[in-house]
Amino acid sequence: MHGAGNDYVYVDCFDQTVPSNLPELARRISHRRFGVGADGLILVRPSEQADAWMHMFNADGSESEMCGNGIRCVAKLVQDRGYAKASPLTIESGGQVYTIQTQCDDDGKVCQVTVDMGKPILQPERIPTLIPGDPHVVDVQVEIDGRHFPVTCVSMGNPHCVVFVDHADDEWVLKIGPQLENDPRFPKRVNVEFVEVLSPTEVRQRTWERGSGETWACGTGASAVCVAGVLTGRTERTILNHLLGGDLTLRWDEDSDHVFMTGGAAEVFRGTW
Ligand SMILES: N[C@H](CCC[C@H](N)C(=O)O)C(=O)O
Repeated sequence: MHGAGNDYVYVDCFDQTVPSNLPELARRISHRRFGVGADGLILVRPSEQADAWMHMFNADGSESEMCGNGIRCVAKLVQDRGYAKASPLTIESGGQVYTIQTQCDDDGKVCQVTVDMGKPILQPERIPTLIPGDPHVVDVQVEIDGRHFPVTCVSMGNPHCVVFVDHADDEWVLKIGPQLENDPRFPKRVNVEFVEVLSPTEVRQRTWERGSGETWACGTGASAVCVAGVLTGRTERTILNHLLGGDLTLRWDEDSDHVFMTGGAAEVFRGTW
C-alpha cells in the first residue's frame, strides 16, 4: 500500500503470524532489487486499546514510533477488511492511540483519511536534539559541511528537523539530508524535511527519512512542516503540502493544539512472501 507514494509492505497479523526476526525481515522485504521493494515494513496487529496496532519498521530494519502515511493505510486495511466497523477508527502506534476519520469511494473502500496526529512536541530533550533552543529549536543556525542554515525541530511522536530552502534540490536532500540524519546533535537520528514556501498556504516538501533515505512523502514530516511554518511565521495554520508522490493537507488547530493530516491511502497489490 502507499500514501502519497510513501510505500510500505503491510502484513495483516489479524489472521497470521510473522517470523521473530523482524528487523531482518524488514530489510529483506524492503530491498528494491532483492525483495518486494518498499520504504519499510508495517505489521497490522491486534491491539488491547485500539482497533489495531501499527508496528512499523524502516527499510534499514530500525523501528519507528509513528508513520503518518502508514497510519492512513492501516486505517484503510482495518476498515476494508472489516476488523473495525466504521469511522472514527482508533490505531495505536508507539504507545499512543490516534483517532481517524475515513471516507469511502463508490465501491465502499476507504480512499481518503484524516488523522488526528496529536500535539507537536517542541522541548529539545523530548525530540530529542542537543541543539540548544530558547526554549524551542525554531530557526536555529547550524553548520554542516561549511554550509550555515536555520533548522526547526519538532517531534510528531518521531523526530523531525525542518529546513526551509529556496530550492529543495538534490544537493540539499541527498547530501545534507543523510548528514543531518546521522549528526550527533540528534541522539536518535532524525527525519529531515527540505521545504520551499510557495505561499502562506502552500509548500513543496522533499524528505530524507531516518532509516529509509529519500522517500516520496512523509506524513509526520508534513505535519512537522505545518508546525514549523507557523512557528517561524512563514505559513498559516492550514497548508497544502506538495510532496513528490502526492498532496497532503495539514491543519494545526489553535484551540486543541492538535495537528490534523488529510490524504489518500491506496492498495497496490497483495502477494505471498
Ligand atoms: N514516512 C513516515 C515516517 C516514517 C518515519 C521513520 N523514517 C522514522 O524513523 O521515524 C510518515 O509518513 O510519517
